[in-house]
Amino acid sequence: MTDDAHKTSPKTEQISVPANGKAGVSANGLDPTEEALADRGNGKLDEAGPGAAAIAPGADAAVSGNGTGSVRKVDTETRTLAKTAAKKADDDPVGKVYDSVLIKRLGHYVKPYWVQAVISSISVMLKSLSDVTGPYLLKVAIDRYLVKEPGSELTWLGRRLPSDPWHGITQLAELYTLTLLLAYGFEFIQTYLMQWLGQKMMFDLRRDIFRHMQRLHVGFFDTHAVGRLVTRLTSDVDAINEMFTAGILAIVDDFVTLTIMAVIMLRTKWWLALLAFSVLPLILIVTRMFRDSVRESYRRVRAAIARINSFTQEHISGMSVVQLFNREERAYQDFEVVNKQHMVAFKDTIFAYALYYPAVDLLSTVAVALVLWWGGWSVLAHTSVTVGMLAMFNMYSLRFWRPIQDLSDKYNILQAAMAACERIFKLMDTKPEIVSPAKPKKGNGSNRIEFRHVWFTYQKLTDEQKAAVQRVVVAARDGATANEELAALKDIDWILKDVSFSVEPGQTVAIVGHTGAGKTTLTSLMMRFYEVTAGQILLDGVDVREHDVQELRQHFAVVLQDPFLFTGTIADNIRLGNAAITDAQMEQAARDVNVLDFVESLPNKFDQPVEERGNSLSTGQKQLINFARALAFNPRILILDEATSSVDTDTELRIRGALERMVEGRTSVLIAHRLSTVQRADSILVMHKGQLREMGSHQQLLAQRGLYWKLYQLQYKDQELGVGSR
Ligand SMILES: Nc1ncnc2c1ncn2[C@@H]1O[C@H](COP(=O)(O)OP(=O)(O)OP(=O)(O)O)[C@@H](O)[C@H]1O
Repeated sequence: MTDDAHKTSPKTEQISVPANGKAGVSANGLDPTEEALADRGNGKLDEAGPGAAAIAPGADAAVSGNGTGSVRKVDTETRTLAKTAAKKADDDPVGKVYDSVLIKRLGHYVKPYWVQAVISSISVMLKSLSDVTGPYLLKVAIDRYLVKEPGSELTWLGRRLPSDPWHGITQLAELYTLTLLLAYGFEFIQTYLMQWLGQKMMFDLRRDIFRHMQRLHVGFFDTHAVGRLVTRLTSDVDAINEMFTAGILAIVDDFVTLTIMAVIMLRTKWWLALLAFSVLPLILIVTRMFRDSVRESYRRVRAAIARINSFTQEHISGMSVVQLFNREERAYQDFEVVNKQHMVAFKDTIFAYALYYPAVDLLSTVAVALVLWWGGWSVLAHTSVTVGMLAMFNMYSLRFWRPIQDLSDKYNILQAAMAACERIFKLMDTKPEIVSPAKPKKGNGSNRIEFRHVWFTYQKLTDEQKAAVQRVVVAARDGATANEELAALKDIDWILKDVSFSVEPGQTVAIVGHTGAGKTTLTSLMMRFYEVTAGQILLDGVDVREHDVQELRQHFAVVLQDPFLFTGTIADNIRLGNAAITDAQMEQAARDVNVLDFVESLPNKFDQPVEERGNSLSTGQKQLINFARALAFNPRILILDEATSSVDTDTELRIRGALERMVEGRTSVLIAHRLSTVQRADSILVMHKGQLREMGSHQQLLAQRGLYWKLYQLQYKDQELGVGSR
């Protein structure tokens, strides 16, 4: 880096100086490090890079378009909001710059690449050494050959220097060039190896996080926002990478440079060195003030970016609703508030940087002036200070404070990385709540499902509450009622209450009931996506908790009301990576659900690309592909959860035949609101507020004149009205 490389034009200085003291502004006007910093700790979908790119210019535009009065109001509002947001940013445990436990765990990821890490560290030290030799060589050149100080030794590092000035200067110039080349070489080695190590480490870390997330129970994803989890894999991992590539080694570089310069200065002329260092206390005070202020505003920047991201994400996803209800202006105003929070926070950061860097520059100039003044006097007075020494001290005094400036900046990188580390390891420490038992049991292969006094709530219960509900189940098994316990458990939000039934092998059981009655929950429990709170669910005569989880789920295929497709092709979505499904089986499955015509009409047929979440297809088409997937997997148990609700009556009729073939001889569970689709089921379960209220065939239930009958009446009337109104 050249001496004035960190000085930039006022406009860019605000932006570029903060992060690393080096010139350079990213395309979006944010320093790359700053973008990365802002990215960390974000709440929702935090693609801070592009996010920030869109934000910075937008913020300015929003402000200029506003009246000044309201700007000030928004300013105060947003400042307060931003501060509160920053305090609430649970995802941003800012504090430590070094945590031995976290570093130790990170060490696990560096260990496989320790050779590269060691070579990098040695290179950085050698580079620092080469870097600081320049001013010393200048001193030698001046004192030995230009000014010819009396008594100047013509030796250097034990080697005799040539006495001829022309020859000597040339040799020193060669030496200087050599040190520059060495510095370049060492920097190359260090940069390349460290970046390589960083990428390897990020790869390993991301792989482990993803693998861990896949093992986590479904309930975990109910309570953790997708965006936050994505952040763990992206910007948090990046933050750690930055710590390795730009943080730690740069700190080593700074320390080594500082130490070597201090040693050379002290050894050359200790009192002149102390004179140069006399501004140190002031620089430390300024640095501390800067660090505290920037830490706080960075936190606010991160919180603000989180808000902008979640706001933008939500409004882009719901753009059609925004436009339909003409909410553009309102949404724009709301966006302006969050956008402003970001700008205000960032402005504070820039203010701190704008004050700090010139302040340190000013103090270092004071140091240089002191050295020049006192040292100059000494030269004139022909004391032991030489002109060469003065030149060297001058150069070192200017450079001496830059590592300190850099260190204060690296502090932010370390702090952000430690916060990211904490979040990542917190996620990695989350134990999957649903795991296979040590010795899984095999069932009898009958495909019989049985619910025995199942109680379930999504709430977390205390041990006491769990014991109480357990006693209720035991009493129920003995045909008794545990009234006391039941009274104690009445405030719990039960989703299923004492549900018992069985689905015999090959039978089709339909579950009906109002919205929120607990129908889907019943099927989720069968596949052990959640653990029953009390009671038992048996598959093939074995408690689902005693099955191997993967084997248990292999029994099932599910078609949901909300079909899900992955990015890939239609074939990928039917096979889901199962190579055992042949092309012929895939085609047959598509034919059976009457989606083959549609697939064949596509330009690439089964290889037709499917966009994210199947956005290029209609809901009905997606659902038919989901049907084909279920059929191609040839499951032993089939669950259809409102599976035909998104296809039109015509399509439903077309796949009804396929449905009948699908459920024939296969244990099937059918959830449906339209009672017309469940009439042929062997048994119909009527759920109401978490309880199984009625059970029987269509005719039996109608004869009972209970809940099912009422539902049937309602739908029957609806149909009549529908027909009448046409
Ligand atoms: N992951 C969850 N976390 C907390 N509560 C949930 C969760 N999933 C469902 N619930 C609640 O459990 C209750 C039953 O939901 P469930 O989806 O089983 O009902 P359903 O009968 O299938 O309804 P629908 O016919 O609308 O699909 C609802 O009150 C719902 O709010």
